[in-house]
Amino acid sequence: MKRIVIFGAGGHAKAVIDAVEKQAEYEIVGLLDGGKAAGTHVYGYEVMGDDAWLLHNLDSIDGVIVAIGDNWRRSIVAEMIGKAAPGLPFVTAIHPSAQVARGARVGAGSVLMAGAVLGSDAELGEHGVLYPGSSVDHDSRAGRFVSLAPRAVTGGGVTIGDYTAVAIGASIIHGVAIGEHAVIGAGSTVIRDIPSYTVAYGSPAKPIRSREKGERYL
Ligand SMILES: CC(=O)SCCNC(=O)CCNC(=O)[C@H](O)C(C)(C)COP(=O)(O)OP(=O)(O)OC[C@H]1O[C@@H](n2cnc3c(N)ncnc32)[C@H](O)[C@@H]1OP(=O)(O)O
Repeated sequence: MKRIVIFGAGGHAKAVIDAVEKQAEYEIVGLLDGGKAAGTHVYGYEVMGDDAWLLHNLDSIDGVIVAIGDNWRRSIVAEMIGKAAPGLPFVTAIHPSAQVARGARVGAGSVLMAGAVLGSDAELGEHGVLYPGSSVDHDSRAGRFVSLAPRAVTGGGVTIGDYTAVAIGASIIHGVAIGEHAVIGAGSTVIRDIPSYTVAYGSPAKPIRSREKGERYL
């Protein structure tokens, strides 16, 4: 079994651990998190250190997955790892109850949690997260570092730009395009295109305000 480390040791990491364990393709060697004391444990996995551990132990692992819920923060860590350890693969975690349809593509480093669906010929870019029960339907394109929170769903042919977060329970009708770095608020119904760098919510969802790259939304 391939040996991986999980970067992150918070609540999101616990959900990623669940998907990795049930997928049963990788052995989790341990966790890395600069914000937690080395030696503490999450579900029996030791927090071994931070990125310095990774650089000193590259020979002993086969892959890594970044388990940080915030899309922008996940991207910063993924890019740091990509530069420091260019050959180290980012692996995907796909819970056995998730569904990946014919022709669908899951980008490296992405996670599909319990009951998530990636529809026919749909695409989830690198380091995306489909939370439990979320769905990206046929022919849709979700970019890099995109997340769909629990029960967030799209119709077919939807486009979601890089770093955009679709919050819990939001619905996006078929054919809509959402830009980059946008946040679609909890419970929204999106029926028209939403520009990049915009927080939008409501039913129907309307742009409420602009947002900066990396602004917190969780
Ligand atoms: C496993 C997991 O936990 S995954 C993560 C799950 N959590 C989520 O997905 C939630 C993500 N967050 C959201 O969706 C939030 O609604 C955001 C980020 C879009 C908006 O948050 P903020 O900008 O902080 O809005 P704030 O809380 O200040 O509210 C401002 C106003 O907008 C309203 N509002 C905020 N969000 C929404 C929404 N989704 N729908 C309708 N109205 C909303 C508030 O009621 C408030 O109205 P008021 O001024 O009349 O009182």
